[in-house]
Amino acid sequence: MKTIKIAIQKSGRLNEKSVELLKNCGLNFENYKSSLISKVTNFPLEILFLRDDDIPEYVQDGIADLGIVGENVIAETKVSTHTLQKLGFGKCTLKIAVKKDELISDIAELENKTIATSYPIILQDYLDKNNIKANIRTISGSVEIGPGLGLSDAICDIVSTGATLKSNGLVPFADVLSSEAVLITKNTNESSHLIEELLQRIQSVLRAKNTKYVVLNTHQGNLEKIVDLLPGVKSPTIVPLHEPGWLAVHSVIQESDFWPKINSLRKAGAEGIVVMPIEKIIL
Ligand SMILES: Nc1ncnc2c1ncn2[C@@H]1O[C@H](COP(=O)(O)OP(=O)(O)OP(=O)(O)O)[C@@H](O)[C@H]1O
Ligand SMILES: O=P(O)(O)OC[C@H]1O[C@H](OP(=O)(O)OP(=O)(O)O)[C@H](O)[C@@H]1O
Ligand SMILES: [Mg+2]
Repeated sequence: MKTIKIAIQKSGRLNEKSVELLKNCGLNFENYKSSLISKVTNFPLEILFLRDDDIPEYVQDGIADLGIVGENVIAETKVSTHTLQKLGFGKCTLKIAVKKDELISDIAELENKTIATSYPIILQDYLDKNNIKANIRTISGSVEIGPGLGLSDAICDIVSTGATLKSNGLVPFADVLSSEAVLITKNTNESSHLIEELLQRIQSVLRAKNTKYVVLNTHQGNLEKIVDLLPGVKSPTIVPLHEPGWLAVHSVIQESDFWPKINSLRKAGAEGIVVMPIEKIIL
């Protein structure tokens, strides 16, 4: 039987969430130890544990059928792959930052300045688009240390909480690229049913993650108002309570709508509202 391969990060920012996503898809496998390849025991899939920089090329060349990697890495490696699904983790922004006492507020002021980065290709594209000539100094890590050591006038690096910039006395002033982890495949029109099946499992896990299951009780007279607030996947399930005239309404709600809707539901006559996590939603 055919087996497909997925490449994920061996260790680092995306490893844990990538493993968790695959486990939530019902896949059983040993997590990476010394072996850099792991066989899934209940699906024809092998997991390759790689440095993230190598993942786009492995997928482009067909060595791995799928990969999980940050959009920033794909942009930097300039390979051609197809994004099947944004995964909602590893969210960060590539930003340009300067020392906080440096009075740069416009990107035109970067002209002839030196910018340290681990993302020279993305940065060069950005500078070209903005007609700026600057010197790019490529370093492989700890970029934020650059301006403090006099190595560069500015930096271009990944920012998430902003804590690393802050602790190095830097302030961001331009966003270059937003990124999150994505599921990629080879850039071709062909797909296999195994890729499709795994994609469907991943999508059902992601859908469930942003959605909650709600059960509430209400008097029959309030039902229409409540159903308007809780449309559900198709429509809510209504179950009679033992108490005459009372009903239980079962539905799903988007996590982001949760608090505003709970308040509106109470005003509309909902009582005993129970909210539960959902594991998967298969459409
Ligand atoms: N602070 C952060 N918050 C959220 N996501 C991040 C953050 N830093 C990096 N990322 C995302 O996670 C990816 C992996 O980051 P990590 O720091 O583990 O990379 P790395 O050191 O290059 O790892 P590797 O050893 O695999 O080459 C980045 O390419 C980016 O997409
Ligand atoms: O805005 P923050 O939340 O502080 O995150 C930003 C930092 O995270 C990343 O480094 P990481 O900690 O992954 O270490 P690395 O340089 O070894 O990759 C990135 O290179 C920044 O330095
Ligand atoms: Mg890397």
